[in-house]
Amino acid sequence: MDRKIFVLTGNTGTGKTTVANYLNEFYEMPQVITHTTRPPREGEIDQIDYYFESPESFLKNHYLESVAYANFQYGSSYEGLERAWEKSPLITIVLDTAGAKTYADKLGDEAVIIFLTVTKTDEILGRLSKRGDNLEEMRQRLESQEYQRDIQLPSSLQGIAHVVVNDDWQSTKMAIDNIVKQAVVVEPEEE
Ligand SMILES: Nc1ncnc2c1ncn2[C@@H]1O[C@H](COP(=O)(O)OP(=O)(O)OP(=O)(O)O)[C@@H](O)[C@H]1O
Ligand SMILES: Nc1nc2c(ncn2[C@@H]2O[C@H](COP(=O)(O)O)[C@@H](O)[C@H]2O)c(=O)[nH]1
Repeated sequence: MDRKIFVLTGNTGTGKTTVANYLNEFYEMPQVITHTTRPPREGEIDQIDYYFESPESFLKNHYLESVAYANFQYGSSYEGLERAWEKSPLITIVLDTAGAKTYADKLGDEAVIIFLTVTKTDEILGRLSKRGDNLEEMRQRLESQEYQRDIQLPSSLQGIAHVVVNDDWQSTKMAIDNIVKQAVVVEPEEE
């Protein structure tokens, strides 16, 4: 089977992590763990949700790409990518749209880009609050330049990304199943 990385991208609260968890549970796709200088949210665990880094330790890794998002650093390391690919040819990663574009450019057809969005952006606030984000974090997020940028599919990803509107979870699962089916061609075994 050819290697593929399913890149979940889109705005904060649109469901990227939820879809990555679904792909992990139902398709056994490991998720690439990325690095961040953001402090852990309640319930997040180092080396499972992220490699949580200090500004100094963040600089010591070897990144395929890294970005600043809402005043913190985020980056996906070659080491993290290889660790996931050692487990399976089909893996996932959760990135902002700048990172997704870099993956599309650097990995070509190996990267399947999925842009998640919702019809009513004001629903995002409710979802983030339900997730337990604190008010100050939400305010900082929604005011960030990156949030404004990712409300719509950036032109750099048009014609590259599959767009999935995640208003209703059952429909989202069906859309994701179709994208996986389309992307994964199982070669017949040799006799
Ligand atoms: N279709 C849906 N309907 C209702 N709630 C949903 C749906 N999909 C995801 N959620 C909820 O929305 C919240 C945000 O989802 P999630 O953490 O997956 O978003 P995200 O895109 O990874 O956000 P971030 O970029 O901020 O980490 C979670 O509480 C999740 O359970
Ligand atoms: N380009 C990259 N984006 C990343 C990476 N790791 C996470 N992210 C994205 O950052 C924002 C904020 O994440 P949060 O966990 O603080 O809500 C979100 O869009 C993630 O998808 C990365 O290594 N590179």
